[in-house]
Amino acid sequence: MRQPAITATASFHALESHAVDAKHWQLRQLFAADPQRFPKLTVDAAGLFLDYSKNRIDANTVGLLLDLARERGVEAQRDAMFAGEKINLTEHRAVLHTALRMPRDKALRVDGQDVVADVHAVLERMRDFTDRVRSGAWLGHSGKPITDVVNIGIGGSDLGPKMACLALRSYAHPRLKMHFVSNVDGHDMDAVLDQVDPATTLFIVASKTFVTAETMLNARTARSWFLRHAKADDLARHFVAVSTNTEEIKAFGIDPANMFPFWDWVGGRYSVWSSIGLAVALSIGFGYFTDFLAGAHAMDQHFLEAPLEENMPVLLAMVGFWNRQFLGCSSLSIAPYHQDLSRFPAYLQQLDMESNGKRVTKGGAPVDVPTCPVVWGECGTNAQHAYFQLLHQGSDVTPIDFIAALRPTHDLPGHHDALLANCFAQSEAFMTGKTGDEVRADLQAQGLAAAEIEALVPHKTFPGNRPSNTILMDQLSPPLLGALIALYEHKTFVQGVLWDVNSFDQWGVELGKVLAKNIHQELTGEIAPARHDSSTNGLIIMAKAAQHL
Ligand SMILES: O=P(O)(O)OC[C@H]1O[C@](O)(CO)[C@@H](O)[C@@H]1O
Repeated sequence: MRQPAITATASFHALESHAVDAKHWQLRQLFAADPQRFPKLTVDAAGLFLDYSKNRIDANTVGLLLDLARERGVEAQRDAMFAGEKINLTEHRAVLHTALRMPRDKALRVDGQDVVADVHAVLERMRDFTDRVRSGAWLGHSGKPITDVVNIGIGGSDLGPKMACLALRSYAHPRLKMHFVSNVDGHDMDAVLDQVDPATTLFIVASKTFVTAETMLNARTARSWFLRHAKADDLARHFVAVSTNTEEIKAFGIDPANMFPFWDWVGGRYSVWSSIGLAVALSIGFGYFTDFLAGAHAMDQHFLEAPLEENMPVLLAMVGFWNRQFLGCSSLSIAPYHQDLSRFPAYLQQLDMESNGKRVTKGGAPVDVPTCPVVWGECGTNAQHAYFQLLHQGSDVTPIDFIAALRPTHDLPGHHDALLANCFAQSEAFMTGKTGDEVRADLQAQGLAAAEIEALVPHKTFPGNRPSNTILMDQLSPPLLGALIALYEHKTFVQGVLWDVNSFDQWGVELGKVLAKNIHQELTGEIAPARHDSSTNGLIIMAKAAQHL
């Protein structure tokens, strides 16, 4: 159904009127005015806790935001996605990553096919394979068990498995070392090949399309390296493939028995739940992989069933929309206070920005408001000693999502309290800031002279009033990681509905791919250099000259 422009809706107008005053509200005053603010602006779901009280909103703002969600049809579009309707309009595809984590006893028919049965058939094959590798029953060509797994993939075929393997390293098999090669830069592959033994290494070639240039070049390099140490007949013990493209896998020479399929209704950035998660299942074992899926399913059920007022993905999305639209925040920083979530910001970059980094509606008209903010971040406390200065005192207001576990998965004394103290202190500091008078009082107490105090006050003042969310979980575990990822998937979906963009295509990455192919042929001399602009021509000439040095 064609949506009106968001700015033409009654609920958007109501929010605009509300924002005239609300965007100037001070968080300190909002907390002082309402002792119940924390219980009112927090929510639990699927083992996660979201505190969104440190945003420049009140219950009235939330009500108006939810009116907008309703007017944009979030509930109907959510139901359409879960039902397998072809909501990815530009590619005529259903969007069913949620089916990848549905229990076996459910059924969902798409084009007459029960996709849940298909999913569980592949999961069974993954169970069998991962059990054999982990137990040592699957042997390399010289009869030794596998010790190293190299996942070759890029984008969603890399970020999800890599992020999840790191996040769940406490659950990892002690014999299996996981490696990830994504970049077409040979230094990436070189660094990994330096560390592994061809007799005990398993390569997973992970690519939805099985034509992605970087992955195919890396896969060919890995195969050539392997064949320098072993025979062609040995490939079957060391190369497996994960893809929707059976023909290309066969053409590459991978044994059909070593293929783990998935389906075109799984987007690359939503694919860690599919056989693209094979590296995760190898690392943590199939039982924990099932728990990971179950955690995501619990968040799916919450998203489907909870009223919007208590719906965590909807609330996270609407607060993000408020900050983007009415506070003018053009970026969102992700701060996991958990070292094992070090790749989570990178994972969210693809999830959010490849999904909603769009400027036209599903109908092809320009979106008349700003869309997806830039998503970036780094683990706390490291981030505090790098760029938090700008977040505290820079000229832009950047909302932050703090993510932490209440209990660690290590037993080193003293660390976890220090970590959580920093996490909570930062969100407090971003909110309260420090006024000129407070700075003055501090400096007077230290006995500084009046002139020196006045010179220092502007530098030591913090504006505060900077919005943040805090997401807490008990321990970082397979089900809670699953729930956390699904939370952000659904948040992304809801914002895409508000902006009326297709969150499930990614045409923006195509142009660079085509131009790179042309320039590659010019660099390697296969075709004469084309007439580019003087900058591009100059760079090509420099690179060609360097190759002849
Ligand atoms: O899994 P594939 O088909 O190799 O694609 C890798 C990545 O490339 C993209 O298509 C972008 O180029 C992503 O959406 C995807 O996750």
